[in-house]
Amino acid sequence: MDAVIKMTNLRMRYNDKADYVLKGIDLEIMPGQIIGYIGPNGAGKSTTVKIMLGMIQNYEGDVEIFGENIKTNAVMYKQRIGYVPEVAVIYDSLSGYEYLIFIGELYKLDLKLVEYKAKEMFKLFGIQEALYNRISSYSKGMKQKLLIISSLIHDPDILFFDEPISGLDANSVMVFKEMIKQLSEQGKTIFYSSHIMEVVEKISDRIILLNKGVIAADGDFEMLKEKSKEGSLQDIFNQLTGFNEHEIIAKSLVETIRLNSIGEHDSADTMIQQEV
Ligand SMILES: Nc1ncnc2c1ncn2[C@@H]1O[C@H](COP(=O)(O)OP(=O)(O)OP(=O)(O)O)[C@@H](O)[C@H]1O
Repeated sequence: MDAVIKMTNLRMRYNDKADYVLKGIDLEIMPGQIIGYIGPNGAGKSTTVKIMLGMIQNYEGDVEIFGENIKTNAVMYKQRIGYVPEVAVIYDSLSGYEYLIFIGELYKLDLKLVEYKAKEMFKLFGIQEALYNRISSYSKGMKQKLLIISSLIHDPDILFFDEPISGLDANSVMVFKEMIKQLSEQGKTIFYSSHIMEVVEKISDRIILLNKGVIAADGDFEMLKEKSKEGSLQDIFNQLTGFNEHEIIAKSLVETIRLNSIGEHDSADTMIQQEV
């Protein structure tokens, strides 16, 4: 089977003087894989995804999607991908329905089919009453559901999800997880970036850990577990990124929050000195 995404020595820096934020990524992703793409803040996850989406062009190395270099085939492949960004710009003055029709027009879809899918998917996500309301009136979870629906309405072959379940209630999370499992069984490839390790551990059949612009681990959860001799994905994550200071950092944060004046830590000493 051919890789659906292939990166070869992918390197990226945001300007000529800056350090590389991606330092030579080599990856092959097969159709139907659910990739849990994880790593600390600033590791380079969004940069990689933005390159694959064609939002960043000045990278070094090669990226092939559906067997074609995205630099030479810059338009066609985008019809076959869907994206839920971490922070979305969404047109608040439109209704959910108008927004989905707008997306349908962008993708040149049959608008009758878009209308049907919009109604059905709103119903299945339990927000049918909001379809014709302005997006500005939606709750956070309702907006997130709209983003998920809009990323899927054109039945894409690759999905990029960045914290897709943020704001979803527990039942909707279950529906979402089951939906992506079934989509992957039908050959769809899912690239799932999240900091919620329990979810990544459960849904991914391959976990890629990026740290400081390089791949620090790549394998299924069982393999990562053997490699690191640790328990949960969170433990493995901490070990592979060399992080074991959460207690001491939290303690310092609490001390800082509770300060009433600068130098309060030394106040006892100061008082003793004043008395003498
Ligand atoms: N537009 C930009 N201009 C300059 N530097 C940037 C830009 N976007 C990202 N960076 C830098 O690139 C590095 C990687 O950022 P990126 O957003 O890819 O990380 P990430 O792994 O997605 O992090 P997070 O988990 O916080 O979303 C960071 O050091 C960041 O400061």
